[in-house]
Amino acid sequence: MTVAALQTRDLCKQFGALKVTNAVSLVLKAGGRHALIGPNGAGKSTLINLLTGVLAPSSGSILLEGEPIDRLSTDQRVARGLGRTFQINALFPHLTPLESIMLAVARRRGRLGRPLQALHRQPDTTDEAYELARSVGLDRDCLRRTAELSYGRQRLVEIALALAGRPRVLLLDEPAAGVPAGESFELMQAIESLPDQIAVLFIEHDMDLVFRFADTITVLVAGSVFRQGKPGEIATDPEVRRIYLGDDRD
Ligand SMILES: Nc1ncnc2c1ncn2[C@@H]1O[C@H](COP(=O)(O)OP(=O)(O)OP(=O)(O)O)[C@@H](O)[C@H]1O
Repeated sequence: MTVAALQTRDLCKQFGALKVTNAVSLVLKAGGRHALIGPNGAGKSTLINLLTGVLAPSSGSILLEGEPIDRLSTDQRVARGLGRTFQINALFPHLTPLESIMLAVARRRGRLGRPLQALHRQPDTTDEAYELARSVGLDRDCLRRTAELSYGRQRLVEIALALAGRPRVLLLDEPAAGVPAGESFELMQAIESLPDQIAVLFIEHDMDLVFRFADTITVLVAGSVFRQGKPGEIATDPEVRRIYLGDDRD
């Protein structure tokens, strides 16, 4: 049996008396494209924060490729292969995507602190950065200022930055939030076509994108896993439709 890329066992988080994550046991398969959905306040962001180490669980465990990571810091988890993007756009607007990605590559290699000009003279850094940009479809925007790019393409830069850490698991917190409909499809296509060696867990509110791009869906309700299954199973589950999607959805 193949080891899960990422797994939680009975993961719990309480803020005072409020149980925000309630015995969540979730399995992200190797190479999976797994969506985490649920109504506002269901605990999706909290779960991502527990996985990345921003929050400490009240109880339960988290395994990355079979190894417990609960006691590791956020940076240690990144070094073990757990990458993430954030809901908030935190890019350097004056740099080009290539330069930002070069900095991320340099950071992974322990070369952070060198001036950009020095990185430009390192073919291994520039080549890797260009290849990462190309892998998410940013090749033609590589040398423009990031501020000039559309919002959807800026989100692609964020994904490329996360990829620079060579993650085997990528956590995406609402990758398409705020991205116009015309661009969100392209964005999700780039995520879908990431190499199979990278498993992706993403939070997304847009159900069209979820059902188009996820191979597995976990429905979180009030901090607990309400259902987990393939898109077809989730779409036709009467309870999910009643509680989350609304009865009248096609
Ligand atoms: N630091 C905190 N202290 C107290 N309560 C918190 C804290 N962080 C989150 N919560 C509460 O936990 C619950 C889950 O919040 P969370 O942001 O994880 O939900 P979500 O599913 O991501 O929601 P949304 O879809 O609106 O982003 C909410 O009731 C929220 O108010």
